[in-house]
Amino acid sequence: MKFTDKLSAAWATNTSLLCVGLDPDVSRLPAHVRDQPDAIVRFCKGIIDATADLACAFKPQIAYFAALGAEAQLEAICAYLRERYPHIPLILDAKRGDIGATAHQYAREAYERYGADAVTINPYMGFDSVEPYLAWSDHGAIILCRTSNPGGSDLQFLQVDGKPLYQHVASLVADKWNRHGQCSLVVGATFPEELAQVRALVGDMPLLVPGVGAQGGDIEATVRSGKTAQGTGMMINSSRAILYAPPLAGEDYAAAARRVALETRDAINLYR
Ligand SMILES: O=C(O)c1cc(=O)[nH]c(=O)n1[C@@H]1O[C@H](COP(=O)(O)O)[C@@H](O)[C@H]1O
Repeated sequence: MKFTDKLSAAWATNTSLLCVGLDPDVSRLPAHVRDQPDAIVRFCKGIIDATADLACAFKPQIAYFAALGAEAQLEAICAYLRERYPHIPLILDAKRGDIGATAHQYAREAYERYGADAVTINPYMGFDSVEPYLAWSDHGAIILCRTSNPGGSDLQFLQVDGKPLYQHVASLVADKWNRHGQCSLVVGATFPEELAQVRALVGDMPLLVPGVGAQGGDIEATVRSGKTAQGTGMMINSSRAILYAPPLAGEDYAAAARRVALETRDAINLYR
């Protein structure tokens, strides 16, 4: 199934625009999990099982695995997601960007090794660095546009021909690069005004919107700025606020994650 169709189905099935980010920082795992040999897999499976009916996508961040040489654990988690929750899109967050020949290998890594439905891509090197991903026409190419971090303004906000660079990226992707209808853009929840600008430029294109939760993005402003006329169009990501939600009395980490994911999903739905 095409990434965009799978995403549309997941928005509807789970009544959710929430993307649950899987950023497993071993130093923050509960002690009883951290001591296990397969700690990262256990922890992530616990989060996935607790939130799968609340999420429109899962997004593992590759750095948390690669830094530890734990790619086998990422493979196991991706296999688990594909087997148990095949209806929920799996986004590999890798923010790749390189010359075409190398990009082809990164695309194989994301779509074949990890079996991801979509991957995040840095557009800084231009179209030939993105084109290899588009050859997998059923898969999603999620391109950085207006990132959530403060330093995103250093380059993305530079005025080029009378408008900020991120708007050029949005138009370029929407008008030229999105040949097979598989492209999405990343726009941070920390910049709702720019999110509205991007939405106006790209029609109903899906947007990956990180920055609610730990980065403090405002949910109401995010949804009002980024939703489509159908009240969808976004994968609003939260990672740390869900993964490391402090358990209340009687809760384990997975129950705490579920509680925060439910609150976040429902808060998003209030403004759709
Ligand atoms: O591509 C991303 O996912 C991404 C883009 C961006 O502009 N900002 C951003 O925070 N992210 C990722 O989204 C996640 C945000 O995590 P939390 O701040 O813990 O919710 C991390 O995995 C980031 O790498």
